[in-house]
Amino acid sequence: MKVTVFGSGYVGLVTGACLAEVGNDVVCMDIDPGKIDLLNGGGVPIHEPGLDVLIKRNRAAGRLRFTTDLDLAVAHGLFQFVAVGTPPDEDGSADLQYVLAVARGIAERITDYRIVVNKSTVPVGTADTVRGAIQAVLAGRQAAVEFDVVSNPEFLKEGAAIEDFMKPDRIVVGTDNPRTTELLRALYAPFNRNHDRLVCMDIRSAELTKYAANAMLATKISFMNELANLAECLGADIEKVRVGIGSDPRIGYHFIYPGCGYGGSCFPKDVKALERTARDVGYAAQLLRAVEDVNERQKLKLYEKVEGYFKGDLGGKTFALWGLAFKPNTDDMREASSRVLMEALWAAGAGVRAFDPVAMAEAGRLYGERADLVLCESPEAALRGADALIIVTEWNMFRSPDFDLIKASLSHPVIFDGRNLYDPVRVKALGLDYYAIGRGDSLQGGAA
Ligand SMILES: NC(=O)C1=CN([C@@H]2O[C@H](COP(=O)(O)OP(=O)(O)OC[C@H]3O[C@@H](n4cnc5c(N)ncnc54)[C@H](O)[C@@H]3O)[C@@H](O)[C@H]2O)C=CC1
Ligand SMILES: O=C(O)[C@H]1O[C@H](OP(=O)(O)OP(=O)(O)OC[C@H]2O[C@@H](n3ccc(=O)[nH]c3=O)[C@H](O)[C@@H]2O)[C@H](O)[C@@H](O)[C@@H]1O
Repeated sequence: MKVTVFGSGYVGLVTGACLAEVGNDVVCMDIDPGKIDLLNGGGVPIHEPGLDVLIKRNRAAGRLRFTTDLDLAVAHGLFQFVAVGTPPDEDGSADLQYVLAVARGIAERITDYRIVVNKSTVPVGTADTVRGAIQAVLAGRQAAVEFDVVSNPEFLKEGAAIEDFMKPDRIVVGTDNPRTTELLRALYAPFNRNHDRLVCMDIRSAELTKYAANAMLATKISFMNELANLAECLGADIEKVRVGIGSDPRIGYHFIYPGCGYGGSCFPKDVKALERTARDVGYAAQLLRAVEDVNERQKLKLYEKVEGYFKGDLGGKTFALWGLAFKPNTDDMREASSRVLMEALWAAGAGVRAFDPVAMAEAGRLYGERADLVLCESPEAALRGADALIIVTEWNMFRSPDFDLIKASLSHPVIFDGRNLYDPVRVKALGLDYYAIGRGDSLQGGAA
């Protein structure tokens, strides 16, 4: 089948590459010529495991093309997937300018039936807005062209995006036209062989389903972080509590890891946008507000521990920082906890020696050259000349470090662990101070 995907970011590239992989003829369109040139030159603009191989194979087979040409994009696909960004506006609501620009671009060019499939995360009612925008342009053109607008939210996780797309838990399709359901069922058939994963519903429910999923996951994390903070006050260990509650299948082990806050381009943005949607319809979504507040506070947790340990005297200190990305297996630093931490350390006059296996270039792009940030070539190099070690992202390579080397490298033998990677008893037995999240540690003692 012929497919066009607008937006060659995390979702657009994965969608395009995976649909090409199962035999479709895919054109990916983006307005960023730099991105398209890179892709046409064999590069991949993001770090996503397995994506480079998929793109290479399908480009070589002629099933996957990249373009900035809107005419070509609209002429190509029966399915016109919209996978452009929906960043938060100043008031927290989702900014629909990119989605609507695509809709208008399609409307200005279509000559026969198209299905506009919205994969971007958009507020309830957006499909109606998109339909209205297309109709207005068609009316201006005095063109009577048939089209449908479908909601098909995406649930992939960065770092595991190919696997998530290829083996989805569910494929949510929101439509008001049974014909489009059948066409989408056919398109998704290769991902739907084991059992029927298509969950069909009306458009508004599909749009809300996406926010409900992200808000529920964010709620689980904030709940655990709240409990972790309470555990700290009470001298309990949240990791024991996590296992204790996760064993109840009604609760489950997934997404109950406490830490230094959730980041990424989606949870923070989507929780805010849903709360804003609620406010717009006169409903005060108290739980959503609390989820976000707890997370913002949690992102400062490591800083507070460091500040407490050094009794507020951070000026001139240097901190080794392991992990910059908002989670492992991605170079994405959007809303990353590392950013909140680094910016707080800098404001207090401290410097950072940072290492991340893949997000170094992104950190360089975000912060440029500055005296208080040294991007180091290895975790060990980051330790050199540092006062203490802070861990923000749970990359596998940080899970079993050389603790003797850490101890020997730091002027203060202390680890602040935002992801609870180590056994506190073992680390302390090796002569290191260890402060994690919700593990009964306290700030008594502090820097000598
Ligand atoms: N990143 C993720 O893991 C997930 C993201 N989503 C949602 O998917 C949407 C896209 O997210 P990402 O892929 O992360 O965004 P992104 O920022 O990585 O990529 C968006 C792309 O759209 C392009 N673009 C903007 N206007 C355009 C236009 N008029 N025509 C063609 N291309 C245009 C941009 O140049 C950019 O390359 C968002 O609504 C997001 O909430 C949903 C599930 C997962
Ligand atoms: O809409 C989206 O964009 C996507 O948002 C999340 O995916 P993603 O942001 O890529 O990453 P997650 O694995 O969900 O992690 C998000 C954040 O939560 C944190 N987290 C996750 C799990 C946990 O138990 N504890 C915790 O603090 C991670 O460290 C990370 O900062 C959802 O998991 C996807 O289903 C969804 O499609």
